[in-house]
Amino acid sequence: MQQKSSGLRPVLAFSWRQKTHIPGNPCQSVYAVEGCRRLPSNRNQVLPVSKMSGEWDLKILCMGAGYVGGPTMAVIAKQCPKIRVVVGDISQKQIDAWNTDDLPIYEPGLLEVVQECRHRNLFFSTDLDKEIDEADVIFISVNTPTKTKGIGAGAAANIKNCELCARHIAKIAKQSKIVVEKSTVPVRTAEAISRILRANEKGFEFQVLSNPEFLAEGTAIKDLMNPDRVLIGGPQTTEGLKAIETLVSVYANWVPREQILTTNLWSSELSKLVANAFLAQRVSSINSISALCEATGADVNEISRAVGMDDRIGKRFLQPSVGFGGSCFQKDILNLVYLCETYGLQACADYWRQVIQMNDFQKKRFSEGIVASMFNTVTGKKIAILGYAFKKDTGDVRETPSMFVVRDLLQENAKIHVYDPQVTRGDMWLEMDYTCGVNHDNTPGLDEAVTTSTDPYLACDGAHAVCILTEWDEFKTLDYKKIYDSMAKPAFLFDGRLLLDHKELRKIGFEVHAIGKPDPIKFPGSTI
Ligand SMILES: NC(=O)c1ccc[n+]([C@@H]2O[C@H](COP(=O)([O-])OP(=O)(O)OC[C@H]3O[C@@H](n4cnc5c(N)ncnc54)[C@H](O)[C@@H]3O)[C@@H](O)[C@H]2O)c1
Ligand SMILES: O=c1ccn([C@@H]2O[C@H](COP(=O)(O)OP(=O)(O)O[C@H]3O[C@H](CO)[C@@H](O)[C@H](O)[C@H]3O)[C@@H](O)[C@H]2O)c(=O)[nH]1
Repeated sequence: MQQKSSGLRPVLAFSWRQKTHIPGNPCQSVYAVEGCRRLPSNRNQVLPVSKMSGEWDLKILCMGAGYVGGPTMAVIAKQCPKIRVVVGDISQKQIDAWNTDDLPIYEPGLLEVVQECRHRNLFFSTDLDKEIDEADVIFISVNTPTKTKGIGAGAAANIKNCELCARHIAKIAKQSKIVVEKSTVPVRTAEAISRILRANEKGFEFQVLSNPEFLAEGTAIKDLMNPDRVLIGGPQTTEGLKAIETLVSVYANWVPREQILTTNLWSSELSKLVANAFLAQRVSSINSISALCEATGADVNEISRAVGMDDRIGKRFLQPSVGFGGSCFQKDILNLVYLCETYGLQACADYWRQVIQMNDFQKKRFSEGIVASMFNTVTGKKIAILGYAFKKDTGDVRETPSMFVVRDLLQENAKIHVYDPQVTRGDMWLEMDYTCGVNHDNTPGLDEAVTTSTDPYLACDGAHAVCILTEWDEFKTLDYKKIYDSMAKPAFLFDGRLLLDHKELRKIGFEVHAIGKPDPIKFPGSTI
């Protein structure tokens, strides 16, 4: 069992071909292939040409060695052996971990890619001054969390770390560079970055591009190797278009050209927020229907299937759950909400905020359902939580729905036992403190009230209820008869992910409650 910590919260504490010309779009053009090296055929470009003739085709620095910077750069290094890729960070702890096989994040397939490229053309460093000086292209991939105080608190994205990176680049750079926003940012952040860089120019030019990342945690390597699309926005000036071409040429090493979209800066920045808002909206939509299913006797899985088979709607992101979590959906929708408000579009802001409100309703509904089902009290009862990460195949706990369920149950004086194959107790507490404000100072006895187990059977032993809150594959194959036998009776099972076979569980003797699944006693005709 691997235990991984992103170190995220402590980090926050001390701080994110042949020539073809496509008419009408001068950036969709012109590559000369030289092995892996595809150079814009126009040599009069933004990049320092000297770098092209050296040992490397290009030198890339990524500022920010987190969930995005690490995997993204590892895949660029893998796919472009003639590009030197350095991932830099202000956190020594984070960089030290990247330089071992005990990587700071858990992501299937990542270690293999890092091992293949590390010390070949992939390097991890805290020497940002040196690397800024040497790089041709600098990605900014730092955290941009929701502001917690000041103007826009609770909605606006804090781009402080992006600004710090821009200032750092401006201070160190001695020649032209392309600066790429990889972080998710409010629209027109590129303007702020450009102005900071321009204000410090010493006779050379910076080009600022937007290249938002669409990877999902748990499938990052797969997503990066085969992206649906790569989006690059940039200034529609001659120099800007050349910079776009340079970045396109990097991705064109493995991404089909027609999947590399080029747009203006503001469309690129906004598309990222819109993509996440649409995805989260689907989850909130199906979760709202899950509540209606429980009330009416309809089965949410059957609804998802029936609705998703319409090609116009599509099958994905219709999986009902205890609610969406993760570092992106809520933050990015709030970012969108704040933008709408800033531009006086209150109706648009209200529309998108509803996606988050529905998510809050779903999380709350789940914990209230637990208490109601267990005779309206969980005081002193042991409740086993299987899964704490915000989704499977990651150890990330940012905004995880499990945390909100645990917080609610703690308020009801339950005894919590958590098992998750990737989440550390330390990360659990850091996130609980950061997001819910629950810590040892304001909750005496917290440590005694929450136990973390390294064995799921131990977590369930003697429990009154088991809650499935992350869809880890290993939970499908646990011995539920053994679990049932070890539990207090009646033994409750709350499935927040619709992961298990509820008929089988009922045969064993469990009283099962599941999202969007009507109670078979209340609705005897149901198919569940
Ligand atoms: N996590 C995801 O799945 C995901 C996917 C797409 C986009 N994004 C966006 O990408 C950005 C990064 O997200 P993340 O999850 O990788 O964050 P993260 O917290 O995992 O990593 C950010 C890293 O940036 C470092 N950092 C902060 N300030 C710095 C500075 N001035 N110089 C150098 N390093 C600095 C931090 O130490 C940290 O290691 C965010 O804007 C996020 O919204 C995230
Ligand atoms: O049908 C679904 C799909 C997802 N979820 C939940 O939604 C959350 C987000 O899941 P997912 O989108 O798979 O993971 P993220 O890593 O947060 O990725 C999202 O956020 C990233 C950061 O911006 C984007 O890059 C990705 O494209 C976008 O999918 C998780 O809690 C999931 O369990 C559901 O409940 N039901």
